[in-house]
Amino acid sequence: MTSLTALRKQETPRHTAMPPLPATPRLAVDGVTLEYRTPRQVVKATQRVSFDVQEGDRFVLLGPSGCGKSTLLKAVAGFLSPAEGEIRLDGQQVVGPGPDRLVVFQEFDQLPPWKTVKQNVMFPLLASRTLGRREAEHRALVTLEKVGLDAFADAYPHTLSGGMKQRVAIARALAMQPRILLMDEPFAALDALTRRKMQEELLTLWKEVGFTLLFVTHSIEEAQIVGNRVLLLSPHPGRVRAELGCEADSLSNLGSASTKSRTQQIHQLLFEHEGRP
Ligand SMILES: Nc1ncnc2c1ncn2[C@@H]1O[C@H](COP(=O)(O)OP(=O)(O)OP(=O)(O)O)[C@@H](O)[C@H]1O
Repeated sequence: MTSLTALRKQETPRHTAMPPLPATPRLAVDGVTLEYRTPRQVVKATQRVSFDVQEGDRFVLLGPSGCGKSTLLKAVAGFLSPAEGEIRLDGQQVVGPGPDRLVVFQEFDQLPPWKTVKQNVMFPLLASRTLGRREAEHRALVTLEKVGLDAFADAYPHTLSGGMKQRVAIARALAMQPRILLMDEPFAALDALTRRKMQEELLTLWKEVGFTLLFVTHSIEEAQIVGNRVLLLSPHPGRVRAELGCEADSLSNLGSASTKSRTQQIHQLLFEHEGRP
């Protein structure tokens, strides 16, 4: 029989105990294989990919072109059903698109220029019949205040800076009160300086507002800057190579030895199986 003393010895000391993870993650991707079926062939985009995203995570999918990152995001958004495995949001199986998962696309040029900032934020609320006009207007103004753009509610997108447009695009998604925000290479087409500014903006907004983010990129540096957790995927078809914590690799730490060594580690994990030097 196990003695009380022996049991006590097995207990984790209080001061080193980790906070328990919530029983149900915000997003669970469980053994997911994704395929495209064309009349001539079946293209396997991912193979048995599993990961969990907790509330408040900035979770990044990182991998080479064609490894299935965008396809995974589409599946989480509900536009594609797994050939194998399951995707769950707060424990509920994802079976189609929904306002609880919104995708923010590249460059934020999705803002119709003929609508004011407020009208842009109201649009999905009205189009999805989530709210009536008065409530939608109220929700839009509250959300714009949260992202620091209430003074620009009646401005048109072309009068805003790139960073402000990003805030509007995110505000538009946040106004729908999504359970997770999905971003697919949002900064890929931008020049290096603008891209850095946008990454800063995104992190500032995350700190100010707090949301759960699933972010796709093929830039190692961007993954380290944006993510607190990074999932590395193998080349086509995407399989999980590793998951890393990158909370310490903030913008202010970019040149540090620890960040450089993690970059090196990611590089090796991504490419070590390709016979590269
Ligand atoms: N509509 C489609 N029909 C058939 N195959 C597709 C389709 N869309 C993507 N694929 C294939 O699925 C695989 C994964 O594509 P996906 O776009 O998800 O990769 P990715 O990692 O996001 O790449 P990138 O970083 O270049 O955007 C690729 O081999 C691609 O050719």
